[in-house]
Amino acid sequence: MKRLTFDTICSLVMGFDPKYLSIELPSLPYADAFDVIEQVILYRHCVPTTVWKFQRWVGIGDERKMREAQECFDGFLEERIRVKKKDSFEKKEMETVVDDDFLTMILSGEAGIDQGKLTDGFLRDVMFNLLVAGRDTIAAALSWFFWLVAKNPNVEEKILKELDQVMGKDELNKMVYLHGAMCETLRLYPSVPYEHKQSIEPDVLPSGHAIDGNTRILLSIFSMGRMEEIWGSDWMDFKPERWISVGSTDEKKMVVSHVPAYKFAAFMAGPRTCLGRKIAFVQMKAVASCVLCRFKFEVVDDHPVVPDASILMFMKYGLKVRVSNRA
Ligand code: HEM
Repeated sequence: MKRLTFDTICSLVMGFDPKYLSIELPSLPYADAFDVIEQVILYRHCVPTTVWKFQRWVGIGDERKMREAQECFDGFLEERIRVKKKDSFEKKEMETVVDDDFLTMILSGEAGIDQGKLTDGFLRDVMFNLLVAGRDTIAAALSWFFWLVAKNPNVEEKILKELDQVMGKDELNKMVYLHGAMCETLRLYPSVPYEHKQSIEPDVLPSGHAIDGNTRILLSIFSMGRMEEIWGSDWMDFKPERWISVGSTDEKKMVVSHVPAYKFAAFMAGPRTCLGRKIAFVQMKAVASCVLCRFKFEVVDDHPVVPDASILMFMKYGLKVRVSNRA
């Protein structure tokens, strides 16, 4: 799954397909480096700041691995930026179609970012941020989705029925039940299971609690998705119907219900809400519909499926399935 989402996010962000999912499953040093960087970011959340900063200063332990991985990944990004700048310039000169990835949009001014800010370092950091935000979140959500669907044949049947009915024009928007199944997956297994925020000055929270400046607050999105007072007594059920209601103009038409972001916090809420939410649904629905139409998954008996303790909600032992062609 990580190979697939590495290819899709690189294509979306930089217009470059690393072909990490090609049939020979290549080993790419910059993709390995990306994994190392993410692991060390997690490590920095687990040890006191003074410890990892000291390790970074001396150049030992995980921080040494981080420096090497960062050099490798920065090199990859800098090369992609250089190639893209050259390509965009040549295409503009020849008045040919310019690509529609994020990097091209930023370089062409379409993204509305002040052109004076576009140093190579700025571009590299923006690219890195988008790659981190968009790769593992989708990979983790899809793994849980396929597991939940395999464990709930009644849901699988309804998704297949919907796919059969809506395949054709504007199909992703019409996949209301599949959308509900994705939301339900993220309610039970949010890719970002908890959020860490820190106040910069004394404040009063909406709950009425007064907090000092510099207070750290951990918000468990995972727990919020499983609270009876928020989701009702059937909170433990995988129930896409929870997200669907009848249309206001046409009673026969089912639509995705509006659920406030402060209730369903998988993408967070407020000014720093996820910027990739719509892209994430398009990608997840496209992958799920293509795969489910063609293949059936059976979870291998006795394979433990449990969440890993991490900043991202991965499966600790991965997902083992038996795959068969749908007749
Ligand atoms: C299932 C998929 C995804 C989930 C569950 C998810 C979740 C989140 C969450 C919880 C945050 C808030 C982080 C914080 O406040 O610290 C966030 C921020 C963000 N996400 Fe996503 N995300 C997903 C996919 C994506 C994709 C595909 C992209 C881009 C291609 C993306 C781009 C971003 C960006 C740029 C931010 C930072 C927004 C800001 O700080 O202003 N996300 N995401």
